[in-house]
Amino acid sequence: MSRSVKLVIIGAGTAGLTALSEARRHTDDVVLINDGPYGTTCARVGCMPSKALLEVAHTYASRKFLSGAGVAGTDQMQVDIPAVMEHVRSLRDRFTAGPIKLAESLGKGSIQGRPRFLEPTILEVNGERIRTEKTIIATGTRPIVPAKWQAFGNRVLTSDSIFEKKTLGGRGAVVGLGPIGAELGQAFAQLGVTIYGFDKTERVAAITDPAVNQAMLQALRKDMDIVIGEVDLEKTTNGAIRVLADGEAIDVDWVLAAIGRRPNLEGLDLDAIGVALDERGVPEYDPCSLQIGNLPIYIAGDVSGMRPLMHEAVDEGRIAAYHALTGHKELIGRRTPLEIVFTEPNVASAGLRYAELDLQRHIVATADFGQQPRALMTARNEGILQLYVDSEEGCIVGSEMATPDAEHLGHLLAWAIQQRSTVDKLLQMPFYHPTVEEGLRPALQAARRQLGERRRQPDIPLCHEAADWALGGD
Ligand SMILES: Cc1cc2nc3c(=O)[nH]c(=O)nc-3n(C[C@H](O)[C@H](O)[C@H](O)COP(=O)(O)OP(=O)(O)OC[C@H]3O[C@@H](n4cnc5c(N)ncnc54)[C@H](O)[C@@H]3O)c2cc1C
Ligand SMILES: NC(=O)c1ccc[n+]([C@@H]2O[C@H](COP(=O)([O-])OP(=O)(O)OC[C@H]3O[C@@H](n4cnc5c(N)ncnc54)[C@H](O)[C@@H]3O)[C@@H](O)[C@H]2O)c1
Repeated sequence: MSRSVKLVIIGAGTAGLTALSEARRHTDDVVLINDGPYGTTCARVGCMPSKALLEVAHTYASRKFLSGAGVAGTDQMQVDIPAVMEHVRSLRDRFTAGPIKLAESLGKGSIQGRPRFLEPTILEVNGERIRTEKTIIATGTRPIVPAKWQAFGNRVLTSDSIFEKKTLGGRGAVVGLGPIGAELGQAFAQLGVTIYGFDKTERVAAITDPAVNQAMLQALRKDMDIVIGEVDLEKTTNGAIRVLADGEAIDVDWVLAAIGRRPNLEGLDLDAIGVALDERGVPEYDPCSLQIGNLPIYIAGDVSGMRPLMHEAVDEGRIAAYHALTGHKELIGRRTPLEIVFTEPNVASAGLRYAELDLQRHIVATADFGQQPRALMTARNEGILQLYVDSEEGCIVGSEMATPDAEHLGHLLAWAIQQRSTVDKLLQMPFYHPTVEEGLRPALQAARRQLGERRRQPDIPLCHEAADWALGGD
């Protein structure tokens, strides 16, 4: 069996499906090949079930605030973990329905199987040869589980398996406190499961700003014990798993391995396309066009390792399909980086991260949310926001924060950065009272002080005539 097509997309995840929708502007001659479950990582085992779980956990955790604010009866609330997991799965099924239906709607244009390259323009899948003008690799990533840990069977969980659990034993260890470990660890801890968090470094939730990291570590420690050290697992005589780190030994019923993800590239036979691979086994590609070398092959989404987030996978799917099918070489700009971790407080970064700053040129201004009025009203008054400003141009270049509603503050700042807003311009924007957004103002004002500016006009957008009149001009 064989066929010839214009475009093959490998992977029916977010990047693959958006590549498909972009490709359809140009052609219907596309084949989508997927190995593994349909529905996308984001909807099936990623963004969506994790946020559905966190929503329940955060809302349940707010009972402590209610009981301190005069609402009786909150101590009688009980968590039914099997029912919570069922709730998460039923929402998950709603979110996966669309992507599954889309892949099914392709008929013969959709193949389930793992393809391999025979040549840069010839793939083989399920014994069928497909000659293709262009290919997009959008195969995503999967959780890393060290070989030794696999001996513990299904008691070492990952984000791929945890949402399938009907229930969870009373004591769990979350190893790795990056975005996945911080979110899921806090969610289960807030739902009453005893969680021990482990990371080999003090850095949590992918934060690079040391002050923000300290604030977040302190917040996470309210929900779980955290041990910093390289982790080893051992069997105990009573069937528990012993987690060893930093001289501590803690026995648990299950472990969530959240120590990072690796690209799904095995079996594609990339050797056959003759391209250099990096240390993660990812082919070298042009970060603008996403083209691999000079080959008619493109790479998009998490597998590239460039920006492993859902909205970036969407953009990369579109960029890859656009370049593959138009042959245009013009550059497509990328959006301002924005990342949000949905812990409480939320963690967010927009634009440059602290680790990317040039501290000779960039200044750092802080807003502390410990006394922020709106945050105080909801007993969520913790965390800080660090604003990074270019000292020569006065524009905001980045921010990292662990604050209440950083989900929204992160968006505001990402939009301001992409618009190249200055500190002065942002201070002229309306701030409603009392809101969490007002918490940005102290950072902006501190930045202005550090810039050495003394503004003689009020922070309102004066129109020139009125300003001239007000200042005694003609
Ligand atoms: C727990 C968790 C929480 C997350 N939360 C967020 C969040 O809140 N916000 C956010 O922006 N991002 C989040 N992410 C990241 C987000 O899910 C990913 O960035 C996004 O799903 C990547 O899409 P993708 O298309 O690159 O990969 P995927 O959606 O993984 O698609 C890859 C597809 O390729 C298939 N495949 C794999 N190997 C092969 C092969 N050899 N041949 C053919 N097909 C293959 C797979 O079965 C899959 O269908 C989260 C991730 C996880 C795990
Ligand atoms: N809200 C979100 O946007 C969101 C949520 C979850 C995941 N994600 C995406 O998923 C990606 C993967 O997240 P992740 O948290 O799995 O990976 P990660 O690489 O960001 O974090 C892994 C953590 O595990 C630690 N670690 C590694 N090996 C260890 C060991 N042997 N012992 C102890 N600790 C160890 C690392 O120090 C690190 O803190 C992220 O980069 C992000 O793009 C995003």
